[in-house]
Amino acid sequence: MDFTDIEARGVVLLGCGKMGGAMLAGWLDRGLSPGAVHVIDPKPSDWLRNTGVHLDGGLPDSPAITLIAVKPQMMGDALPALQDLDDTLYVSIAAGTTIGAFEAVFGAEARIVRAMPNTPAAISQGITAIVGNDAATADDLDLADLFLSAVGEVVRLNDESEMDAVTGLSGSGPAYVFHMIEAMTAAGEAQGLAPELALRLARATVAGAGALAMSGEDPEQLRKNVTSPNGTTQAGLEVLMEELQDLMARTVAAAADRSRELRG
Ligand SMILES: NC(=O)C1=CN([C@@H]2O[C@H](COP(=O)(O)OP(=O)(O)OC[C@H]3O[C@@H](n4cnc5c(N)ncnc54)[C@H](OP(=O)(O)O)[C@@H]3O)[C@@H](O)[C@H]2O)C=CC1
Ligand SMILES: O=C(O)[C@@H]1CCC=N1
Repeated sequence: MDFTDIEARGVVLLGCGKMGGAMLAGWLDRGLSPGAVHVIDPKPSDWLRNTGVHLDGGLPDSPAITLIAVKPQMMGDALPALQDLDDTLYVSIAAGTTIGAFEAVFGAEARIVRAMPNTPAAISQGITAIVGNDAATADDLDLADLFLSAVGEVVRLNDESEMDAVTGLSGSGPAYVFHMIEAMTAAGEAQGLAPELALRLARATVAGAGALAMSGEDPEQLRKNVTSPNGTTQAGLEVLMEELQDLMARTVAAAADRSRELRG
């Protein structure tokens, strides 16, 4: 991607924890200069200090993008650090915190994009959903799209109300998959495999199946390709399919409900 305008005007990152750090890692990996990035974080990690980004508190007057990556509960303490910025595109990745909440702080004329990424952004394999406020122009959405697509796919939402479901599905989703690896590993161990071997098999299976799923083939067909009539997979799926659909529906609903609660 072409970071020219972003390099020239700079980027401010408010909060550099797990998600902000994952995205920053992706951008630096894709060629963004550390010197263009200004991070505000009370306790910078050793990794962050070693990146060479600005940590001195001095901010550009009109950064191209100001990414807000603090916890929703920390917003009140954190946002005042941005009060002197002018002519910037605010991009918030905070779960639950609405565009309206940011307009109340920055003004309705402020250009705001609400985004929901996920941690595979750290290896440029994330997916981020975005939606802008009324003040955000088509160019602003294109800029946010361009910047975020450096760390994975970007999808545009028709309405902010979709963001809670997105958060419950793809924002939180990597954790469900990692837990699936944990569960498959434990199940392999229960069948007598050594822990390291079970983990290796489970991790590679999920990664390989994920990569195959990205080929574009229908997941149902991919499942059928593994399932020999009256074979081992059929026996396994008869157990899994009885529970998983309902379990996943309840899982995503609980996460989406929590996102709604975080609106306050
Ligand atoms: N983790 C994920 O997978 C995803 C997270 N998000 C969203 O990203 C945001 C951050 O989440 P996550 O990275 O997991 O949380 P973290 O706690 O890991 O990161 C938040 C960072 O902000 C710092 N911070 C706290 N107070 C301030 C302040 N006043 N000014 C600047 N920085 C501050 C924290 O420092 P300290 O630790 O010292 O308090 C921490 O480094 C949340 O809003 C979350 O909803 C969105 C999608 C996915
Ligand atoms: O757990 C959370 O609240 C954040 C939002 C999506 C993923 N992590």
